[in-house]
Amino acid sequence: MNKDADGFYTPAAGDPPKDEEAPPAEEEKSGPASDLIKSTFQVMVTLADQQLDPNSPLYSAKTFEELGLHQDLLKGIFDMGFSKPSKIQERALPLLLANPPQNMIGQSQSGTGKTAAFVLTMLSRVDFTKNKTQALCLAPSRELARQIMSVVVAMGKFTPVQTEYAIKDSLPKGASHITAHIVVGTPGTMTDLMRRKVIDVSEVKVFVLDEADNMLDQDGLGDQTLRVKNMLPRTHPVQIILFSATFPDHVRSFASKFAPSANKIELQKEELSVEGIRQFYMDCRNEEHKYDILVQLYSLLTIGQSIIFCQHRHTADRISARMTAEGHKVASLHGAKDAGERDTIIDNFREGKEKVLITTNVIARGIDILQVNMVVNYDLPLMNERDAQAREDARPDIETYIHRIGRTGRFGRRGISINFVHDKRTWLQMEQIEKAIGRKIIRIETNDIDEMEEKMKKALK
Ligand SMILES: Nc1ncnc2c1ncn2[C@@H]1O[C@H](COP(=O)(O)OP(=O)(O)OP(=O)(O)O)[C@@H](O)[C@H]1O
Repeated sequence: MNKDADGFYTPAAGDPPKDEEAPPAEEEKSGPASDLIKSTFQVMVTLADQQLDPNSPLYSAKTFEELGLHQDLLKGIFDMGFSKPSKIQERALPLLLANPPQNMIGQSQSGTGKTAAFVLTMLSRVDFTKNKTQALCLAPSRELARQIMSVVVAMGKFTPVQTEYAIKDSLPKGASHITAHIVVGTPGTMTDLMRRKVIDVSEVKVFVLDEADNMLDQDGLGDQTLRVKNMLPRTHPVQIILFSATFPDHVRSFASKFAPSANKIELQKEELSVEGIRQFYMDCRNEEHKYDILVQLYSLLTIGQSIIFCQHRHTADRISARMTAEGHKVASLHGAKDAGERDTIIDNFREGKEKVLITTNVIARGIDILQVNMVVNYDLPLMNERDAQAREDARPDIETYIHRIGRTGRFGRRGISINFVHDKRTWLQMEQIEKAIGRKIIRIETNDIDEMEEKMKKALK
C-alpha cells in the first residue's frame, strides 16, 4: 500500500494478496445446498490412518440420516431447522462418530457449524442409562460456554440428557456432586470442580476444546487446559476433539501432541476469513475522531445489530458511558463485570433488546448471533494486549481479528467489518492483517456519511 497525496493509504499495484490468488486445495468445491449453505471454501482432510483415502465417500455425509444417529438426535437436529450437514459437518461427522473413537483436530471458518459437529458427537456417545459425567467441553468464555450449552440442550431436546455448567457462580452453593452427562465450562472452574471431586471424571469418554488454539496457547489458557486433560482417566481412551477457525503455527504442534493420532481437517491459509464479510477501514485523524465517527455511524450500527471491539475494558466503558450520555442506546460487556451482569447483558443483546454492544476480546470468539451484521474494530487487535498499545512495533493479532469479524457473516449471511485506523502505526498494523488474511480491506471516506451509508448498505445486500 502507498499513502496518496491526501495522506490516505491506498493499495499499491500487486501489493495486498488478492482473493482470487488462493491456490486450489486438495478438495472439491462444494455445490450450493441452499442459499445459505453455499460454502466455497476448501478444506484438506488428513486421516490418522494414512492408508485410507480421505476423499472416499465413506468419510463424507451428505445427509444427517446416513450418519446412523439415534432417532431422538435426528429429531433434535431437524427441530433446530437443520436440513442437511454444512461442509465441516459433512466431513467431520463421519470421522467423529466412527468406532473406535478417534481424535480430531478440525478447522473451519467462523460461523460454519463446528458447534453442532462436536455437540452431536458428545450427545451420541453418552450412555443415558448411566448417571455419570461422560463428556466435557471447554470454551474460553462463560458467554461461549452458555451458548454451547444452549446447543446441547436444543439438540438433545428429545433425549434424557442432563447437563451442568462449570462456569463461575453457576453451581448452587454447597453442591458436592455433579452427575450430569455433559459438563460445559471454562478451564479455571472446570479444574477447580475436578480437583474437588465435584465432577467425577472416571467415565468421561469425550473431551472437547472449542476455540482450541486459544485454549492451548501458552500465553492464554494453555496451562489450565492441560491441567484438565491431566486429570482425565487413563483407564480407557478418551476421544479428544479440538475445533477452531484458526490454528496458528505456534499451537499446531502442541495441538497434535494434545490430541495424538488425530484425523485432521484443515483450511488453506488464504481462506481463513469468510467471503460474505466485506471488510472496510476508515482513516480517522486521531483517537477523538474515532469516537466522532462511531457516533456518526450509530444509525448504521442499529440497522441490524453490531459489536464494537476495543482493546481495553476502560475504553469500552468510557465510550459506552459517553454515547449513553449523548442519548444513544448501547451496552458494554467485558471481563471485569460480574457473572450475573455479563449474563444479562449478552442475553439482552441476543434477544435484540440491545442493538449495539461495546466490548473487548472476551466475546471475540464463538458468539453466534445471526442478526449481527456489523463489527467495528474501534481498536485493532494486538498481540500481548496489556503492553502492546504503547509499543511502536506492536504486532496485530491476526487470529483475534479473524474471530472478531467472524461475529458477523454467520452461516452464509452477509456482514460488514470496519477497522478504525488513526495513525501510521495502526495503518501499518492493518496492512499486516490484510496481507495475512489475503482479502482486501476497502477504504471508506470518513467525511462523506452518505457515501459511507450507500457503500455499507450495498455491501449488506
Ligand atoms: N447444518 C446446518 N443447517 C443450518 N444451520 C446450521 C447448520 N449447522 C450450523 N448451523 C447454524 O450456523 C450458525 C453457526 O454455527 P456455529 O456457531 O457452530 O459456527 P462455528 O463454526 O462454531 O463458528 P465460530 O468459529 O465463530 O465459533 C449457528 O447459528 C447454527 O445454528
